[in-house]
Amino acid sequence: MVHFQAFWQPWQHILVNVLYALIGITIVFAAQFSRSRFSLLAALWLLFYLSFEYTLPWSAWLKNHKDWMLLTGVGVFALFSVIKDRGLFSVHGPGRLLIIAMCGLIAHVWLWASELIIAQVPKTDPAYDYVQLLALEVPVVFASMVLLWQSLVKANLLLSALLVSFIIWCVQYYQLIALPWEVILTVLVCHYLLVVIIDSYFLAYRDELTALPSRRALNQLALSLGRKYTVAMMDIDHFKKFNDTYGHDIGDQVLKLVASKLSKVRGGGKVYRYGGEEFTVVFPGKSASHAAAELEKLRQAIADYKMVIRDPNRKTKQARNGSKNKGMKTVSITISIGVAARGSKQNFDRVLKLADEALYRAKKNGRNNVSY
Ligand SMILES: Nc1nc2c(ncn2[C@@H]2O[C@H](COP(=O)(O)OP(=O)(O)OP(=O)(O)O)[C@@H](O)[C@H]2O)c(=O)[nH]1
Repeated sequence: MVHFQAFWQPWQHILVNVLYALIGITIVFAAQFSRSRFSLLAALWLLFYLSFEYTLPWSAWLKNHKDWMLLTGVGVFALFSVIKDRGLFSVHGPGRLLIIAMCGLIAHVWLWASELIIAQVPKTDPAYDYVQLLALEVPVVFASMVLLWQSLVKANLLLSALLVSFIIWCVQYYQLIALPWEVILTVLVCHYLLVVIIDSYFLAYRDELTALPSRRALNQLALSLGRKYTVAMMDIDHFKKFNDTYGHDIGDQVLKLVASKLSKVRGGGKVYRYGGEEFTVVFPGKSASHAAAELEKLRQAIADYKMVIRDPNRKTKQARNGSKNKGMKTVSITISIGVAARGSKQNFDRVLKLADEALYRAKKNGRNNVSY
């Protein structure tokens, strides 16, 4: 550990400048991309670093209250894993600052109360060692469970960055590693920046509901297509009626289901959510007949699937609780598909339009079919 310290010493002054620059960039960048939690975390890390590097009015107090700092930190990480990102410069901004202040206050009250409880237990009592854990270990374990649970449920990069920050915060408190804060914070802030960049990329190029590539990604693909390709436009049949009957949430479930079935396309097809209940599949380098065979399999797979949903006509709560399948019903979903292969001198927009016209014919032909 001492070896690490000595190794980093000559680099420290350069790292400090890099760190300030990185924190500044992260604060602005994360705020710009509505990732306010990372703006706030970067700002908190800066405040923390400056408090120990310089003699600020509260520096001495902080040095004598490391337990309070640990608890406030774990509280902030745990709460940030639960709340959503909201605009920093909106009405939610002050709310986020209030949450941080609340963590500090709760940490203070917790430490005070646990001290009182611990004082009640005599040192000779066999429970004494366990009661000692109340002050720090119990809230730290609780916060780690919240973070782990959120990471498992939400499974996204932002949560992983929060989890890493939390682990480093605890590991440093218990002095399990002895790297200088400049090194740790540089790595952490780089991690935040990377997460915000990757997340923004997915936000721009992935459809949030279905997780399929979005229309913007389709436009990107169009730029790299060669002379030969086939495009299919597809649309869920009678989707408006479906939404009206079962509600928008079930409609969203249908969109996800159709997206997951479409994403299994073979034959080199690439699937995109075009918008609403429309999807596009592009087959680079493939003919219409090759694509049609794969599309027919998709159409059939979706038509054959029986989706179990809540029956909107279910009556009482008792009826719902009566049996497992009461209040449930199965429905079938169908899609119509229009296919067009690129002809000579046609650009992507033209081929897309032809596929859309073919889709219109598929609808006119009674839906649930593939038309050219
Ligand atoms: N649940 C949900 N509904 C959506 C979404 N995007 C679009 N819709 C709905 O999709 C429906 C599209 O309906 P229409 O374009 O009239 O077509 P349709 O009912 O599918 O009829 P046909 O295409 O003629 O078979 C509208 O009711 C939209 O509100 C979405 O993201 N989620």
